[in-house]
Amino acid sequence: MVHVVPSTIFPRVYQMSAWNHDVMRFEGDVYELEVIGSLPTDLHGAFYRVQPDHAFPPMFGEDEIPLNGDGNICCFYFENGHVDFKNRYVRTPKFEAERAARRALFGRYRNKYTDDPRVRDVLTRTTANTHVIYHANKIMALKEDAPPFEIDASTLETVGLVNYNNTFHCPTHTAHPKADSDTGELVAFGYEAKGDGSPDICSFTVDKEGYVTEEVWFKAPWACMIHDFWATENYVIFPINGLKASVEQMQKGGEHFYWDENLDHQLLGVIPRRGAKPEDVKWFKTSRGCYSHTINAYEEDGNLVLDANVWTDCVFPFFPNSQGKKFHYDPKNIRSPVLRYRFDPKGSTEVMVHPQQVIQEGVNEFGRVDDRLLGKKYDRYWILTVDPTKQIYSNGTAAQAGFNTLLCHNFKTGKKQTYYHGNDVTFQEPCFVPRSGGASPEEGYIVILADLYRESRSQLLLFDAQNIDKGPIAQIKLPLKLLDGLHGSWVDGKDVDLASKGTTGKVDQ
Ligand SMILES: C=Cc1ccc(O)c(OC)c1
Ligand SMILES: [Fe+2]
Repeated sequence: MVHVVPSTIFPRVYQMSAWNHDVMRFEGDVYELEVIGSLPTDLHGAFYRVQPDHAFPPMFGEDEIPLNGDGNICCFYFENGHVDFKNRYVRTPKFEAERAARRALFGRYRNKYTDDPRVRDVLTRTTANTHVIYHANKIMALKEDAPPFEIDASTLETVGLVNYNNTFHCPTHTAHPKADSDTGELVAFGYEAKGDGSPDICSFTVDKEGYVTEEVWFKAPWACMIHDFWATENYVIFPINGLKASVEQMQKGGEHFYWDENLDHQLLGVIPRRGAKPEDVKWFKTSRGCYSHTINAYEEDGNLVLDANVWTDCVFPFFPNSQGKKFHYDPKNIRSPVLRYRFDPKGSTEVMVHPQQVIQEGVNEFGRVDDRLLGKKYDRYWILTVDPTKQIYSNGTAAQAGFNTLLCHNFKTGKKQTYYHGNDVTFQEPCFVPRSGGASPEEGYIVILADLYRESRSQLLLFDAQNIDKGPIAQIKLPLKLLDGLHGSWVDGKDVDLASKGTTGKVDQ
């Protein structure tokens, strides 16, 4: 008798963009990428980024959500005008167990109740799929449901879970920690910090040597997705939205989060960055919407200034609303203007905090700054925006145009620059690259991955950060397509060396 195994076929999972309709699952190296234009020879370092990329057909087929793909990291290493490329999956316990079984063993996004019983005892079920950062001699792959995974900077091999020299006590860790360029500290937090559905937040600081030095635990008014936050010199600020965690829903085999469409406000939780006690937290009310990513924050004249794009409805339509309905609104109607809040953290929480200013109308996401200015007054941010007047190559509607435009806003001059590459191109998150040799803040480059739909291939574009409207100064060709990822970081060459564990995969000189 012939023994038949089910064939490996991927379902058409709902994706935020058509670019991601097919999985890639690629691992490999490409040495000496082709470059159109010219690369500045003083550029020495690497651009790391991560994409969720399901390694196996998901257990729940078409009902799977894009946030649950396995973390697949790539690195573009720049030295002396050359670029080399590497791409590897993070070896999470989930990835290893599923590889061994040649099938999915873990169920829904952040829902352990849907896992195969044989993986009940794994250390973590995280996918490590959201961000890659550098801190204290380590490259770390992050997802907000677990501690970071350390990755070898040169080989992209997975080193193991990070515990900050045994000083880390929180089971979860944001994918968006904020580095303080003055102190070398990493300001971070974990939410659902006492288990799935718990409203507990652990706000903590890691010093420049990689030890947790500050830690305070407190409770939010409800448990929700706190995907990003702000940190200034003296404060940490948590955006609380209506994407609520529900253990009941999880236990029924459903999603981790639901969207509370009846909630008529959001909250900003403010707590001192140093020496805070749980009772120090203050909750300020803000208007209806859905917080996702922040851009930057600083203190000015005793006020907090908080910048972020804020969605007008649930940012992730694949999470059900309180009636269990998914895709509960018309995507054509959603916007995410860039807002600026300005308020006194010592002020009353009785009055609602309204945005002081709408900085940018429309649909905007993935705003980044020169990371050395995180928490400090800054002049420029770079963000993706949708130009709905541009039709897309595949005959799509304006609503499907995607992030076809890169925008840079200079607050000091009030000027905005934009760059549009063509009707078959969408962009991924921009990343600022400092120029070496004592250049001032915001002097440098922007790297941005372009999705070339017509060629089904990716291209890394490099801009002069202050003149993006002049177009890319170099275009680095990839012979393959990278899925729409989330976040990435530029890491200076000497830090790449510090975060490499030995074997070097770099170009021999
Ligand atoms: C806002 C993005 C976002 C939020 C939560 C996630 O688990 C995630 O995984 C890729 C991404
Ligand atoms: Fe994010």
